[in-house]
Amino acid sequence: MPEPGAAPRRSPQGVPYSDLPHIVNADGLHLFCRYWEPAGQPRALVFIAHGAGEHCGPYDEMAQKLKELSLLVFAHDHVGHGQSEGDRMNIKDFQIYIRDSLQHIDLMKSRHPDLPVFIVGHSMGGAISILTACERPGDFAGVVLIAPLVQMNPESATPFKVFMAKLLNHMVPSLTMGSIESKWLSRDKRQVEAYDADELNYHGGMRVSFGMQLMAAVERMEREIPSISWPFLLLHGDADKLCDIRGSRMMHDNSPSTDKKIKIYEGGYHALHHDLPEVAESVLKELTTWITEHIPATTSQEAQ
Ligand SMILES: O=C1N[C@]2(CO1)C[C@H](C(=O)N1CCC(COc3ccc(F)cc3Cl)CC1)C2
Repeated sequence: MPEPGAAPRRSPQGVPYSDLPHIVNADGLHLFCRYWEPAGQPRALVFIAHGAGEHCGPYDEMAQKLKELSLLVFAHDHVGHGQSEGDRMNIKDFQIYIRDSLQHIDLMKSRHPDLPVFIVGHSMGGAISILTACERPGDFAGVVLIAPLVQMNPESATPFKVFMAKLLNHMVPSLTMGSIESKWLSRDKRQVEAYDADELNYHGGMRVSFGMQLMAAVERMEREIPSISWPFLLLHGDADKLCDIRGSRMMHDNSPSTDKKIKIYEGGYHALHHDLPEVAESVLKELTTWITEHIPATTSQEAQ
């Protein structure tokens, strides 16, 4: 409980967290949450992990579709993102994103102990999803990855740039590198404009220290992939300039999972769920179909 008479904790936008759905993470930071709860009995839980610099609001359309299928969808803005507390798009340890995701997942599992749990992750949220599932390999019925960050783009992360980033991280970790180029997010100009206009997105430069955390996450995934045995669906555009498709191909080819699928969208840009309408529609269809096909039959159904 807050100290009596203490000023209420407010979101970066100035809204008291007492007026917002939120959880408080292990470091005492307030994370803004969204929930999409079906009217009737939910069939499964779906956690959505957003990417770097964005927030969970743009996943509303996807979550509504899943809610219509009687799935209970939940998400939060990661530390330093959107309406959550924390230094904008910065983290001292990538593991914090995974720890907070597991905290939220465990909270929802305690409320619905008999439901299967899925994760849907995009880009950096894909890396969070992969490493979260790796920490609890038996806990998830499936993981859907939309253009996940698995490997760095070799054009943007040349050995020289990686060396310089590591050097600069020791000297000026708060130095900013380039920002995320929104033109590579989608071929749909309206989606790019919406991203650029969204004040809950972080439009500043990426700190060297944050880039180092992303690189550390990439190195962790490289070590984990040979032991991934849980079911997953990979969706990736082959014109993605932000997260190289080779990472998804490597994960699909090198994980021992016997239930894995990769779908490549020719010409697809990074944010496939916000790419051209026909692509976005296909992505929604693919992920909703895959999730519903991966909901275990309930004992009552098995009894029939
Ligand atoms: O719709 C969406 N998608 C979003 C935004 O809005 C894209 C963004 C997202 O998560 N990434 C795109 C950028 C990428 C940069 O990667 C690095 C940069 C420096 C470095 F040193 C090492 C790495 Cl790995 C990380 C993943 C989420």
